[in-house]
Amino acid sequence: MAEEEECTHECGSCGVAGCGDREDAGPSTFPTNARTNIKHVIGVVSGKGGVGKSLVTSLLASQMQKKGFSVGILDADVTGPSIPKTFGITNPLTADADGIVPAQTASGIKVVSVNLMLPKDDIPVAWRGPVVSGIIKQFWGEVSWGDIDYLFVDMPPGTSDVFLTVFQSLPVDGIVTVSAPQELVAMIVGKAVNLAHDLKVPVVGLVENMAYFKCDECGKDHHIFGEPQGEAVAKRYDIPSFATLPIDPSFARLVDEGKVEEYDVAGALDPVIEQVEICAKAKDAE
Ligand SMILES: Nc1ncnc2c1ncn2[C@@H]1O[C@H](COP(=O)(O)OP(=O)(O)OP(=O)(O)O)[C@@H](O)[C@H]1O
Repeated sequence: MAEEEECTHECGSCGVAGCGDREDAGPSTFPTNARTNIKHVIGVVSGKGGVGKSLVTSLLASQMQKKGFSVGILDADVTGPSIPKTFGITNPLTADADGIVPAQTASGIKVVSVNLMLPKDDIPVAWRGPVVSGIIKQFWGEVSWGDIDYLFVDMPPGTSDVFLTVFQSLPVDGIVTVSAPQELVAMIVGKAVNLAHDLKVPVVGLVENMAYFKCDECGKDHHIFGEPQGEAVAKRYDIPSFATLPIDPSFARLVDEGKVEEYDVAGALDPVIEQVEICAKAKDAE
């Protein structure tokens, strides 16, 4: 806690990193709906926008669903939601006597997003932090999620209010962080990782997206955004798993068509998925 700031003990809305008085993340302080049984919560974060965090959230969720788990995505990127588009979901959310009913993707992943509550998906959402935090609370507590093995939370970029709300009010088991190869991005990843450490939430994996482009003609890998540095960043911050994804025009096409589930990641995310499962088992054993 910085000396000049008077502590309000409202850790969920305080941005002071490194505070020794900050309370641990779990257990959840937001109640859940009676028809909700969420076993594990994994946050997907990035220090900076546009590095492919929503794409990685969608791919991780799809892979887990293919492995036979029941999976949900809570789109906490309230002011820039892109999960529904990625999966081609256009029907608005509905509600019954028990609460809000999540939308479902083609393979059955349950999704809740602000974009599914707006009359048109291009209506801007310009809400202040407390309102956004209220939406996260509603998505957690008023949605009938049913049985979920893994709920992935697609976080807004950076370390804003929402970051603190989610990590201090939901029982987050672990974090997957997403970066792109630029030095600046790696430095910004460090901020998110350090804040996660402050909040005592383990960072289980780093995905370096857009790490290279494989040329169809010469067959070589080209490092369009500079030399990949994810592995070094993962080591520097003690992150136990690391994966890379290429720049692949078919991502952009499948996302535009709402068919991200059809992408075959060919095992590229396996190290991170394995670590997510290890983290979940460790929580189960506690
Ligand atoms: N590896 C990739 N190859 C090609 N296109 C990609 C790749 N990763 C992401 N994209 C495209 O880049 C755009 C941004 O990706 P995405 O929305 O996942 O980023 P983000 O980090 O979630 O952004 P923000 O946090 O600002 O919402 C999307 O159009 C997506 O299809």
